[in-house]
Amino acid sequence: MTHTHIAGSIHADVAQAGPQWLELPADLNALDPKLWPSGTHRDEAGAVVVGGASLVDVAREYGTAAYVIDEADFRARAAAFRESFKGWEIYYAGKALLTRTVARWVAEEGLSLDVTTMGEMKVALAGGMPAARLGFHGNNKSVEEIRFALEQGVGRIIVDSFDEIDRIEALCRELGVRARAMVRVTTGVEAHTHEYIATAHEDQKFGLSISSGQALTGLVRCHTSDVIDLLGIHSHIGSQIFETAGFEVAIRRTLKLAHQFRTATGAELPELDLGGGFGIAYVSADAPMPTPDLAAAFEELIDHECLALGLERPRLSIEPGRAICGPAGVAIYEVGTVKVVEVENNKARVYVSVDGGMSDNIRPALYAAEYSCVIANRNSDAAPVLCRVVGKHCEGGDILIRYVFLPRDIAPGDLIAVPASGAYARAMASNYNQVPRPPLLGVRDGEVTTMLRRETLEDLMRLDVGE
Ligand SMILES: Cc1ncc(COP(=O)(O)O)c(C=O)c1O
Ligand SMILES: N[C@@H](CCCC[NH3+])C(=O)O
Repeated sequence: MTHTHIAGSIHADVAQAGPQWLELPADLNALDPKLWPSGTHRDEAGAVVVGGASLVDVAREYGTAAYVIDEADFRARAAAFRESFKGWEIYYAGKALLTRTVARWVAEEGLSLDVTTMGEMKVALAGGMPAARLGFHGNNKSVEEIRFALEQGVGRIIVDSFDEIDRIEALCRELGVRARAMVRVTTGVEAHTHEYIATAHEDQKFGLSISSGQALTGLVRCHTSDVIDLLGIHSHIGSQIFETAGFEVAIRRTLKLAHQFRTATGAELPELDLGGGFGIAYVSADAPMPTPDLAAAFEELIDHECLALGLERPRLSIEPGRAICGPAGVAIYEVGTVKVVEVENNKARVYVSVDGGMSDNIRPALYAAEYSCVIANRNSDAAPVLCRVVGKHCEGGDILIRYVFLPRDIAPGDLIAVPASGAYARAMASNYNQVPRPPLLGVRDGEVTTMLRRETLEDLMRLDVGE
């Protein structure tokens, strides 16, 4: 048998069995609305259009690999949280994607912002987000970071350890200021997600554990501190979660802890933050919960538990990141090679190489995350073939999309677009293999603006100051 790719069409007996969840799309040109920014469509020539901008034009002008983010879609998702979780404070989790422009959109949509480092604080402030609307996270905040946060007057510091409480108290005394604090607790919830992004089981680095008693001790320490104003409890159980069960356990356990705190001190805790983690669709088989349904489920349980425990309903907040920026982003790559590789039982696998990979999206390599993609520059009537989309890096694990059906005539020079790429892709990008990081382009009503310009080799060489 010959396994070849001749004149733009794959002639081989190709392995067609993907995982169970992988559906064979009825139309390979179709754009599943669940995966793409709202309004994404193809123009008459077949080019994918996001936020009114043709990805063919974007690629021509800005090159590939590139990330686009649809401003209207981002804002609509932020607004959906604001409107569904009425009266709650919504902290957009900046770690998912943060630039000055993103911080401005978040501020304009009336959301607050969760930041984790000096860098994120600086970008947020530069984007016009008031310090009072920042929540400062992190399990190992440096003295410089805490000092800066206190000097700027950040809205709240989410305390993660006893060492940090010592540091905050010392800095408050030195600066003559008070700190507003939440205590991050470990609820012991085993969230249904990848091990590396579950954060509430006992054996991990974040928070003070409820079951060991450390959480209550931390709360009482902050409450009795002469320089800390204790706001309440913070819980974040993990990321890319579809089921509400884990959140429900976290709500029960944090409110029970608030009750224990009242018994111990006689004081009510005014706030409760339930963190982020709301899953999005990366492939058509994913079924995230609509934001209003999520809000209704949370509201009902919190009211029920507060009533049962005789607690005042606290002020509530959440920290969605991925659910706001993830579906608004699309990655664009150009296909460089199409290789048909013999695998087993005389079958072949089609490897489609693109001009990016694990340096701009580490998620598949790090969490075995699944994605999908389409040819973005044209329609095709060719039959489907199961492909593996890989990057250009020197790693066998540099796989962007492990299984996806693409048209058999996929060929070098085609563009592919990967939906649901707004969160934790460009934000986690590296320079592995000395590859400059791709640009982040805002699209709105057909206008394209550069939010992060493409990194250049000169940028990289500037850091290399050795002889
Ligand atoms: C404390 C905290 N809040 C919020 C988030 C945002 O999570 P997501 O992007 O899954 O909503 C994270 C990341 O998982 C986090 O660590
Ligand atoms: N970076 C992770 C999520 C963890 C985020 C922050 N706590 C992801 O890409 O899924």
